[in-house]
Amino acid sequence: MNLVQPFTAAGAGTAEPAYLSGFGNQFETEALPGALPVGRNSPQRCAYGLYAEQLSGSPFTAPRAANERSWLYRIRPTVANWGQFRRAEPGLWRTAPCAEVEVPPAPMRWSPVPIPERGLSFIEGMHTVTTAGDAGSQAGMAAHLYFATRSMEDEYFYNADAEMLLVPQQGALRLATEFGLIDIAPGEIAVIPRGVKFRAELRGGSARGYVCENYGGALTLPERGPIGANCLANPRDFLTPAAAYEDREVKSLLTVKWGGTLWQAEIPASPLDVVAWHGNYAPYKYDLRRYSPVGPVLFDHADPSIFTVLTSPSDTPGTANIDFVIFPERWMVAENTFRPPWYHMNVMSEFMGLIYGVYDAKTGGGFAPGGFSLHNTMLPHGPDMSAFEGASKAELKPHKLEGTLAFMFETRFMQRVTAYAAGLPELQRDYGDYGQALQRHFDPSRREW
Ligand SMILES: O=C(O)Cc1cc(O)ccc1O
Ligand SMILES: [Fe+2]
Repeated sequence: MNLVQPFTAAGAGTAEPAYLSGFGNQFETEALPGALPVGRNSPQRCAYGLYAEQLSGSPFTAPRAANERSWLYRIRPTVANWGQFRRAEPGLWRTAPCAEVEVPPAPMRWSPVPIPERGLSFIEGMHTVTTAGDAGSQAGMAAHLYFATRSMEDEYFYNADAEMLLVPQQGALRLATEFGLIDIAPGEIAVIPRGVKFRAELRGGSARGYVCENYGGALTLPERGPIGANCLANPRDFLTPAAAYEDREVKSLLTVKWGGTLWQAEIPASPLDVVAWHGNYAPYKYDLRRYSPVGPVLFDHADPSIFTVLTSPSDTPGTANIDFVIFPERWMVAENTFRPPWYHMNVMSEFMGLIYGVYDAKTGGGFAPGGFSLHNTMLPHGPDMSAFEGASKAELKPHKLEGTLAFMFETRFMQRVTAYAAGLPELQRDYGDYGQALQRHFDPSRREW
């Protein structure tokens, strides 16, 4: 199906994205009629003089449900659009294992970090906050802030170490990828699989957000168990770009993140030269406001896993390499219930960010949109004093949490804080004390209070 005009030779911004709906489908899309071979992947001569190239996101032999690959029909195979790579300046991008600083066991929280003034592309503006696991063993993740103050021009990137989950918090981005165009803005996410080349452009002002680099199994939809076939993130709301290509014979810079190092080479042309593709390994976007939350309708506060959007499984069933969880707008209706999150300690480690609004466990200020927190493995945390006192005394009529969107990158691995994050002036050095503000209410002579 030809849904989109190819971008012109002028490149950026000349075409609007078009999308194919569904999660993990076997998609097929072509920007020129007949560019996709019919009934075979690798004809003797591809239409229009294109080259066929397979991009394998899983081992060839992965079970069917986890087997991911796409066939790309492109002007030049990647091997022809290649150069001599030299180590590039890593900036503040770090990869696990990365033991730069030791921090004591305490909850940590940061105020929003302002977008720097200087020119930073999406890649140059990657600032690592935590790393976990070991990228070389394909286990774990990193949590980053990104800042972008300029569009990438004749600059492209791919990540061999990780799949990238982008969570914009401020400013819109256009991701011009080998597979087609994706526009995202705050409230939406995008996932770029390992090995997919792209360029990030600003769509308006400067941009800020969060990135989860997933070193492990590809993000997928969680099982819904007794919930059944609907709700949570519905597959049809995931959007993958229709094929769109540019034919730009212009010297370009390709940055590759490979083995924890950034490498750069000059390449002869734009790598966004895929005229048609088919397969199930492709980037996608999702509007988090389409998430249909399911939760307690009578009493108690359920585990946050009910709000899982995407999960990266590990080899141990039920023990995620990463769960991407959101706390969206929803009605709170539970009777005789302390409605915000409970106090707890968790074997999984929790990195949280706030896209907009107020998070119901932290109503006392301090967790601001653009900010972030880390409640690491087996460290105690829970509602702050304001949230506890408010929710303990609130009249329990139906109440809507409105205009709010928080998220969590939760991983089985302990997260290590980078030197950058530990040294930020936005680190709230007294955050570890918030629990001490909780008042004592115990009175053995008063059962009801
Ligand atoms: O710590 C947090 O705020 C995240 C969280 C939310 C929730 O509703 C239950 C448990 C949990 O860890
Ligand atoms: Fe938690």
